[in-house]
Amino acid sequence: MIIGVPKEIKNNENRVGITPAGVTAFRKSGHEVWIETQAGLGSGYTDQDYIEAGANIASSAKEAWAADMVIKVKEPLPGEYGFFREELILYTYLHLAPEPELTKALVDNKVVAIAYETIQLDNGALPLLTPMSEVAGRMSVQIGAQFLENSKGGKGILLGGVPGVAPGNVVIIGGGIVGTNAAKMAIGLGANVTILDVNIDRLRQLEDLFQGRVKTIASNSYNIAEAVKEADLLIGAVLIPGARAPQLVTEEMIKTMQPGSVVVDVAIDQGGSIETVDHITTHKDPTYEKHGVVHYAVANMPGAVARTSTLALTNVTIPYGVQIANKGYRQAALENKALSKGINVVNGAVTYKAVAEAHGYPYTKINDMLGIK
Ligand SMILES: NC(=O)C1=CN([C@@H]2O[C@H](COP(=O)(O)OP(=O)(O)OC[C@H]3O[C@@H](n4cnc5c(N)ncnc54)[C@H](O)[C@@H]3O)[C@@H](O)[C@H]2O)C=CC1
Ligand SMILES: CC(=O)C(=O)O
Repeated sequence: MIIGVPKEIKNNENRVGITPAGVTAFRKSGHEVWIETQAGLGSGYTDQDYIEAGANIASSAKEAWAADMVIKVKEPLPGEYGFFREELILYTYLHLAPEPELTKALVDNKVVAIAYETIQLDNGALPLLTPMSEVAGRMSVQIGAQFLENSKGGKGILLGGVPGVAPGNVVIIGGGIVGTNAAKMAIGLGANVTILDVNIDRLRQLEDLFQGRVKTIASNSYNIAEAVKEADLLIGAVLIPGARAPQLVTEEMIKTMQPGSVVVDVAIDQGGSIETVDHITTHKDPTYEKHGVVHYAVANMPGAVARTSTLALTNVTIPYGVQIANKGYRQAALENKALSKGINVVNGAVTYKAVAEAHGYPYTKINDMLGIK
């Protein structure tokens, strides 16, 4: 199979879909890899590094997109929709629930769209989302701490406090991978940490994990309102796999926060969980202010620490990618149930229920498309 890897074009997206080690893995199985020139530079890989691993350098995006399977990091932007065509395998983050136009372009062009974020193991884990959630969770506190500084529009709070001065309050809604990693960082800084989740078993695990260093609260609108009022840094970290994020924090709740407090809505890639987060921000222009509160809503946070993120991401994406290349997507999905859950669109049908529901498409079971009874 011919594998194509275009350069990412989202604002300050420095990650790349393959490393030289990934090229070696595909080459060992007899596949050809074409990577767009300079695609790896933001992650510290030169064209020469890829050539030495056995890749060919594509001189344009068009050349990279001409492959049988395109491996990317972020969802395609409108400028890339023109490369879609029937039977093209697109293997990347897609986040289709909040993206009606991208969904339509994939359906209309009969692309085989495999989303990293919905590949799911039987135990519910999302192995291709986890490493980026680890990165974004850790970053959310680092970023929040920075925007709490006066010069960045914040209220001038040091999250850890100092002897004689109380620490700041970090409130995290969603105690999954992002939430847990945010809590680790916030605890490390010495902040007061509160985590809310609807899954009480998860809260039990967190209480054990953090040995009393976090306050765990059941997530409901009353408890969220009470916690938000006290938050210096509020982190949105909820997920219902594949679906648009539930909006849990209302504008009225945000109005109760003190001026100069900070909101980091990590769940923005699934549409956001906070009512006042009404648009996606970029690494170039990451925040805006509403009701005196600093809002940060960058949908590709790990792109700012691209070396770490590219390595962490490709560690998990390449093994599935090699299965797809070796067997073809149908056979690979037949043999690997987790992978079959990643197929969101195939042959003009929407095969992920939450995406079909989000945009009013009929839902076709992936098993029907694969011919499994
Ligand atoms: N902005 C960015 O650059 C990035 C964003 N993300 C996003 O962060 C979000 C969280 O991802 P993960 O932590 O990996 O998901 P996860 O599935 O590990 O955790 C989500 C948690 O939300 C909880 N939850 C669901 N409904 C809730 C509610 N009503 N109230 C409170 N908690 C609720 C679940 O029980 C679960 O514990 C996802 O949207 C993911 O795509 C991940 C990486 C980068
Ligand atoms: C999860 C995701 O969309 C990202 O890492 O950018």
